[in-house]
Amino acid sequence: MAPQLDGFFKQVDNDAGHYIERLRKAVAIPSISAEPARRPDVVRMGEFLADELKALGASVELRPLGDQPGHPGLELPPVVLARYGNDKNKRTILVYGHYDVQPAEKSDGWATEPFDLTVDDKGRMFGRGATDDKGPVLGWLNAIEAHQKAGLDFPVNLLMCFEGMEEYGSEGLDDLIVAEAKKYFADAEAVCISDNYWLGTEKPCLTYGLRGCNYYSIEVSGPGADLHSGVFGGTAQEPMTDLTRLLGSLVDTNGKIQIPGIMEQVSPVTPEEESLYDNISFTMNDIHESLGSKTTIFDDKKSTLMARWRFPSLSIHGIEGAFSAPGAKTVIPAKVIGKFSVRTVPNMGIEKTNQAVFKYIEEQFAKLGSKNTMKVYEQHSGKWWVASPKHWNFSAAAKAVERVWGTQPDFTREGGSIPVTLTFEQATGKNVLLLPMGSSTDGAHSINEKLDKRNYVEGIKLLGAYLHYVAEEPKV
Ligand SMILES: C[C@H](N)C(=O)N[C@@H](Cc1c[nH]cn1)C(=O)O
Ligand SMILES: [Zn+2]
Ligand SMILES: [Zn+2]
Repeated sequence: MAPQLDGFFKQVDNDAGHYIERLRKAVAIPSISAEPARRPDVVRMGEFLADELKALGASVELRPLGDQPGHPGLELPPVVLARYGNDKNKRTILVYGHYDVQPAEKSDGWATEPFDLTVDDKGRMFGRGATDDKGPVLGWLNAIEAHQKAGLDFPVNLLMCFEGMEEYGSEGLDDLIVAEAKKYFADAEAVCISDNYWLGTEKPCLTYGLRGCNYYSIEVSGPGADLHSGVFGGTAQEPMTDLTRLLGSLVDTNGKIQIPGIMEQVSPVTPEEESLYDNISFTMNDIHESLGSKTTIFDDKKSTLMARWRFPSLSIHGIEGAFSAPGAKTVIPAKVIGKFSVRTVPNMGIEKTNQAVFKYIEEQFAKLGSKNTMKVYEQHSGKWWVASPKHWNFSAAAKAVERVWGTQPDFTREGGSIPVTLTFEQATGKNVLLLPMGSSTDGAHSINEKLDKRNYVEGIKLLGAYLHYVAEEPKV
């Protein structure tokens, strides 16, 4: 089956160094979507991708999305839409990925410069975006190029949609997907997204579910300017005191969300679901390795996987305006903004969750009896998604995993979020598959994010092999 794969694999092995150089160029562009000052870099990254795709012979469009909501005059980065191949006798597959990244500063604790791809003697390629999601996005381009260089026919028509705002809730993309579902994406017969991670370091997986994410800010202000704590301490009501008490009321040490109206929305565990967890190749050692410590809430595999995949969680991310430098500054910050998010699961609603969060925080603030001013609002949100893996899209991917990695994949859900996944499914009416490239120790969103050279090179083979097996799936 898929007789051309040996030639394709050989070409990928030959050109591994070239693919790493392509990733190096991409990582060097600090395309941080959360920082408005970096917007020109995000745009430059979109243009870099468009140029690379054009050089490969794809037809490419850079679609503007207008201004970012709440930021008049700040344009959203363009969506890169591309098509490679237009043969009516071939299947058409739509792939999605993102070219923006999370913020990163060397001073956060990186061992190397985050935007300078650094390959160590174990083949670990360190750099912001290496695994999330520049490596996988370039994987599709590398697969096209390898076919060209090996003189092989590309097995499918490939539609591509690469965005630059995924790490900020994919603002603006839902509307484009809906508008293009019956136009640019009309031929798509299935969707594939490579933007998540294996559960461990050795066993590949195919993913059929994601949690959603509602992201919030709590703003507390009082004094007209930052104050001297010797002069004003004990006389002024301090915004930071109020904010930390509010943040401290949201969740307990064991992750139990304290907000009424959240857990009540969660769909009950069915006996069928209970039996799924035993067969997943995952141990507490895997999570201890990727966590870098043994500080897990649960001590068993099933509770840990359930907490990650099918229950909501609440995480506190940071405080804007607070003193955070080393040393000891005796300041009373005048205005502080706490950031937290709730990962959502079936059957939680975005609006219902917002209302529960707002009500609870307003009640908690009223209880403080503070004269300060408090505002709580949603920054962005993304929906959860759970699909059926019983589809030819998943069967083709499973064959590709077996061919490339010599083992059968696990079928997993993911604790992270990819906001447009459900939109692709609903707008196109097609099956969506998540086909990860990176492993559990990659440290996406963390310091020292990396992608192993092995996962990158075999991952390029995996994406290409998936397209070959898709082409062999009978049309029903
Ligand atoms: C799983 C994916 N690679 C990812 O990292 N997604 C982000 C998306 C996001 C950011 N804000 C809200 N959603 C994530 O899960 O944090
Ligand atoms: Zn991602
Ligand atoms: Zn991410």
